[in-house]
Formats: sequence, structure tokens, C-alpha cells
Amino acid sequence: MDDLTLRIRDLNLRFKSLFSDTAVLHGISLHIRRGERVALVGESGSGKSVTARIVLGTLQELKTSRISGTVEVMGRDLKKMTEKERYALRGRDISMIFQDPTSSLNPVFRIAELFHEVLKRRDPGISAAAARARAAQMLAQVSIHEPERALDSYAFQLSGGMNQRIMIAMALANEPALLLADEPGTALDVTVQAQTLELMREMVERNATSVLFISHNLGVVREFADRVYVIYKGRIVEHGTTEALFADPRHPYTRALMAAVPRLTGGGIPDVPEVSESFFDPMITHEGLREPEPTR
Ligand SMILES: Nc1ncnc2c1ncn2[C@@H]1O[C@H](COP(=O)(O)OP(=O)(O)OP(=O)(O)O)[C@@H](O)[C@H]1O
Repeated sequence: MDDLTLRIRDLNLRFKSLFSDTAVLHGISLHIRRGERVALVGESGSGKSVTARIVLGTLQELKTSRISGTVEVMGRDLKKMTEKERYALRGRDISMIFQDPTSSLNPVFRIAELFHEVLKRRDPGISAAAARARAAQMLAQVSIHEPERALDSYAFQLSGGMNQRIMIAMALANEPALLLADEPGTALDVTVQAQTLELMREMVERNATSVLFISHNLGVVREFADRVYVIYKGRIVEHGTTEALFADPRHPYTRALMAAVPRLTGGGIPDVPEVSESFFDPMITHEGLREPEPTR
């Protein structure tokens, strides 16, 4: 099972404060092999982003979070790592792309300086000049034709589409094993979003990067992912290859989600109807796709 980039087993999450105790994830299990693009799809509030934040190792630092279960990144159990070790993993072996590129890029620094900080995560001694050269090379790969001009700019001086390309280039600059992509481009118009996804696909294929792709939009997922996990109220309700899932969606929630695929002409995301709690068990797994057994 060495080719597993990510394995999550029986992940549970609660947020507990003096006044409330809310269960958010209920026994999530999923895996991603090297070079696989795997989607976690579900509506707003289903628990996609918190799952990504646990993999990124940031939710562990929150005082109100209670996490149980196992998350292994390239065979390393996050729970057994120190906060410092998890920090080191982030930006070097795992990176993340967010929905809104412009607000995610720090406005106080020029793009070249942001790249320098990112590249230091893998090579702490890298000079500004070497970082700039690597950044220019990455920007050329995402089809930015005047990389030098972009490097001297601040994010707010550039378009949303341009910033999205920069964010992809930055997220992949250290050749991470795992990329977490949280609805990349949803803040942009649909044409730019489609270009962004195509670009991201080319980039991850080049280095056999594993991707956890988070989305509420099954239409986008169909274009991008090899496999899909459908999440509903913190539970995985169906799992299959993209092909199998689209050919034969079995869970009522998956069907409802398919019926609600946003139209390309805009008009927002239609509501997904509630499905009965009795549909939760058992999870539907399409043939031959059991979660891998623990090796130890
Ligand atoms: N820090 C927090 N404290 C308390 N509850 C939280 C916290 N962060 C998230 N939640 C709750 O956890 C649930 C899952 O949230 P999450 O952001 O993962 O949903 P999501 O599926 O990613 O939705 P979206 O598509 O809107 O981002 C929500 O009910 C949310 O309110």
C-alpha cells in the first residue's frame, strides 16, 4: 500500500465549547493513491472544508475541535506528529488552493516575495534570486506570458483569473505529494473556472500529484476527478469511480445532487432536497473499491 498519499480512517470531528457540542464528521474513511484525483462532493456545510483542514493539520490547533480517527499522509500519522512537524509538512508536502485567489494571496507582499516564502518551506536557504527564477519558470508553466511583470505586482493589481493561475503555480512550486483544492475558481466566471481546472489538471498530471478536490458541483467533478466520495451531513454516503457513479448513482442524495448541477448559464446553485436519515446506512460502494486494509 506504499502508493497511498492520503489515508483517512474513521475520522470524527466535534466542535465543543462551553455552550455547545456539535458533531460535524461521523466516521469518514477515504484514500488517495499517488497521482489520483479524488473528489469529495457535497453541499455547503456537509463537512468538506473541515476534512481538508484536518488533512492540512490546521484544525488540530483549534482549541474547540475534538478529532478522533486516523489521517496518514504518505504513511505518516498526523496525530503522532508535533505541531512543528505538521507545520513543516504544510506548504512542502501538502498544499492548498482556495476558492478566492485574490483574497488568499497576502496583499502586503509582491508575488515574487510570496513565492520566496513558499519556496523556503522546502529549501530554507534559497536566495531571493533563485526563488525568483523558479517562480518565473512556474508562472510560464501556467501560461503567464509576462512572468516578470506579474512577479513585481501585488495580487490586488492583477485579475482574478491571473491570481488563480499564480496560486496554482505557487501551490505546486514545491512539488507537493498532495494538493487540496477547495472549489478552485468558484469565485471566478465560468469560462475562467473551466480554464483553471484544465490548467490544474495538466500541472498535476505532470508530477503525478495526488489531489483532493472539494466541490459542491458534480458537473465540475465529472470533468476533473478519477474517483468520487459523496459526503452528506458529515458521512460518506456513496463512493465510486467517476464513471461508475455517473452511470449508476444509487444513493438518493447523489441523485439529488446530480439533479441540482448548476447550469453554465449561471443562476446560482439550486437547493438540494433533504433526504431521509434512514438512507445513511450502509454506505454505497461501487464494485472493487473497498477502502484499503491497514498495513500495520
Ligand atoms: N470553527 C468552527 N466552529 C464550529 N463549527 C464549525 C467550525 N468550522 C466549521 N464548522 C461547522 O462544521 C460544518 C461543516 O463545515 P464545512 O466548512 O466543512 O462545510 P463545507 O462542506 O466545506 O461547506 P462550504 O461548501 O460552505 O465550504 C458546518 O456546519 C460548519 O458550521
